[in-house]
Amino acid sequence: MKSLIHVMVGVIRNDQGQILIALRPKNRHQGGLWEFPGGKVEGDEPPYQALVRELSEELGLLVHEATPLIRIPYHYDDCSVLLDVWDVNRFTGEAKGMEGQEIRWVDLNHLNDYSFPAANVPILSAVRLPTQIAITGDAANKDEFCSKVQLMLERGCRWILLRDHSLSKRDFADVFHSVKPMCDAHKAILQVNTSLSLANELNAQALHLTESRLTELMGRRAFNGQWLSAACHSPDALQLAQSKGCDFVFLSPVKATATHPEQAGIGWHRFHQWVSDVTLPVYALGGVSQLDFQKVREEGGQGVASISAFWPN
Ligand SMILES: Nc1nc2c([nH]c(=O)n2[C@@H]2O[C@H](COP(=O)(O)OP(=O)(O)OP(=O)(O)O)[C@@H](O)[C@H]2O)c(=O)[nH]1
Ligand SMILES: [Mg+2]
Repeated sequence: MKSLIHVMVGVIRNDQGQILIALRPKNRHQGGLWEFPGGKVEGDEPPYQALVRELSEELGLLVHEATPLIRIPYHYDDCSVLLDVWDVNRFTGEAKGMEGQEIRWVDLNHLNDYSFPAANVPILSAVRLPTQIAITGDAANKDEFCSKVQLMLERGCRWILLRDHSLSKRDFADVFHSVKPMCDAHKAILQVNTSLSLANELNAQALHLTESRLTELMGRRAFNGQWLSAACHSPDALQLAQSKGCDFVFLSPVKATATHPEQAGIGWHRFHQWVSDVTLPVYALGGVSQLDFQKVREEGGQGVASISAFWPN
């Protein structure tokens, strides 16, 4: 395999939540397309230092704190890059195109109006996806279920994954229609873990597939909604999810859990290795909570997904 050029890339947000992008000069690799600012690591320069240097050289910004967001190995015909993308959490200075390049602050929901290099597709997902996904648990009845969802929303959950709890199709649709307006009121995404056909019938914005449903999936276009994810438990499943066009994945179980104590966790070492071979945002699931977020990011993941960490007792 060709060696990868290590490129540090910064996702910089202003107080209004807009993201900074820059136009690549016509005469450069991928010229005429928009980019997230950054550039190549020089020699044995530490990566974080390279990020700080590039954003200072290209934008005149001083970075004070950044966290890894996603790493994307990508092979163009003429070169291979490893885009090492970081969320810039704190910076000072006013961004300017120091090399004469055009720069723009863009609303998240307008990013799609711009053309980026092909390698950037997962970055465009990663910047929109949350750090936490709250998965629904059990409840004695529908009222109690809805109250628990309401409580999760009030506690700040903005992405809720509705499990089908072996409900009939009709009951699942009924729960979905009750919970959807509650999520809308909090501008939260409601994702469903159900069949492709029911998700399309419900007009769901986001669908999560079990590994067996992923195997049956014909392709990304079969789902009409905006977000498609899959449950993965092996490197093969991760590759399958990527090749079928999923937007992100859950990798589990990272740790052994109370519900499946007999199943050993993947562990952080393998989590890191397996995640390195895919370009998709990956959520850690299984025995993880908000407390693991920093670790997840260090190991190449997007965030944490959990029932027990979010579902009210
Ligand atoms: N900075 C940046 N580079 C990207 C992005 N996406 C992407 O494929 N690349 C590729 O990553 C490589 C390195 O980027 P670069 O041209 O910014 O490198 P640099 O600032 O060090 O410039 P230089 O080579 O003139 O010193 C290029 O091949 C570029 O096409 C992106 O979003 N931002
Ligand atoms: Mg650059």
